Amino acid sequence: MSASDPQSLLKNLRASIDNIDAALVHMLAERFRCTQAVGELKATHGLPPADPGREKQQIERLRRLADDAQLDPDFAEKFLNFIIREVIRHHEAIAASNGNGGAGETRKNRIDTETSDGLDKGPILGSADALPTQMG
Ligand SMILES: C=C(O[C@@H]1C=C(C(=O)O)C=C[C@H]1O)C(=O)O
Repeated sequence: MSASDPQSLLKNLRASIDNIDAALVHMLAERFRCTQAVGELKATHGLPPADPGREKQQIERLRRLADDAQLDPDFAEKFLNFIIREVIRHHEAIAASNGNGGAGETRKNRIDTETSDGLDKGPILGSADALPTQMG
């Protein structure tokens, strides 16, 4: 069997795919380790689990990177949204386990929302309606 026969080529390509999949798992694990810490920070300071402004920037950036790398930007966006949804679910679970779901706790744990004109913008925590069913 030579290195250019179909079975050898397939075997070589699959070895690379396995390496890439392993790298993806390690990168995702590292990303979730960071987002877990962000979730704990947010829960401690009464910040909402999701940040749509930050997500918009990330999606715009990732779409540009995907385009440059000849990857479908729509796929890149869907992939990032899939991950972010899971992260927000974790953040909601952390907030709930910190007791940030109820109105009383919301007031106690939130960051200062009073504006310079003395008006209070009100609680900034996310809604407790969509509590997660599972923590990762
Ligand atoms: C990690 C954060 O929390 C959420 C998850 C994000 C992510 O997974 O990249 C981005 C924004 C937030 O909706 C954050 O605010 O940075």
